[in-house]
Amino acid sequence: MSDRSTLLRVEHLRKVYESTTGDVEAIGDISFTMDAGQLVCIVGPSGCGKTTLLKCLAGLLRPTGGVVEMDGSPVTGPSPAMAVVFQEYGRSLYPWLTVRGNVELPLRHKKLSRTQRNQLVVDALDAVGLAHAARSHPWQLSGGMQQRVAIARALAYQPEILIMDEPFAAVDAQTRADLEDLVRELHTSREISVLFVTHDIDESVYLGQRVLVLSKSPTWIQEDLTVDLPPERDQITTRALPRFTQLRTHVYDQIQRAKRGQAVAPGATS
Ligand SMILES: Nc1ncnc2c1ncn2[C@@H]1O[C@H](COP(=O)(O)OP(=O)(O)OP(=O)(O)O)[C@@H](O)[C@H]1O
Repeated sequence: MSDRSTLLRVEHLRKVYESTTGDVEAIGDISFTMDAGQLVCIVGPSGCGKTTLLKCLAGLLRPTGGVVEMDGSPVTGPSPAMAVVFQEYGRSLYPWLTVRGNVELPLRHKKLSRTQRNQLVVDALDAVGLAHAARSHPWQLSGGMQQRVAIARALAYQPEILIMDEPFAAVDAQTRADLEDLVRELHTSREISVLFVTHDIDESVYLGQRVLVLSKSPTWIQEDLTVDLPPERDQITTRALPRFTQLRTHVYDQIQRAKRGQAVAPGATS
């Protein structure tokens, strides 16, 4: 049973891809819960099953076994309670629509008045610092700005959870730092729940309240680490803290163990 603050509950999730060339067991056995208002990062070795996990959580892929629940109800398909931001912002935005049009498009599926829709779009563009670019087209914007549009579109939809799959992997380092701070800001000022997948260890520690470290495929949760850094974070002082260094070194070690397959799954017999 979920308690009242539990937003997401995952129990014994398993995913096997079946194909004519043989089955691939991507997710072995994953269980965790996430409370409303949390920012949880997921890291793991390359190819361990991060994207598969997110797709199962977002109802975009049917798990082979186990349960995913949002607010106590099973997730069986894409849900209005969840919005997903992917890495490939270039492919997720419609080039023939303006920035405003891109943010507004999913809202057309909701029963909202024109005024309500307009207010949500204005508010979301404002939140990501793009109010001035509403009439531009995506191809007129930098990569970082395009990813802000994708985030605004997700925000305008008013999901209960924002799910992000390596969203900043394709932008330069400075833009990435700005976007990380945007996510922190949205999380702290708007109390948005965020599940953030990244392959970047430092990013996971900088952003997260928790970091879930995945084992190699077929994946399970090797560690559920609490990030005990102060909630007020900034790129210079937070990353210079000795505790930041300890935590990122710890996660790095865990991932090396994961890659070597050295960690032992709970309940496994040797
Ligand atoms: N559609 C598919 N059919 C068969 N196998 C798949 C499919 N999608 C993923 N896989 C396999 O499942 C495993 C996990 O893949 P997934 O893309 O989820 O990992 P990832 O951690 O997101 O990878 P990366 O680090 O490259 O982003 C891999 O072995 C991959 O080859």
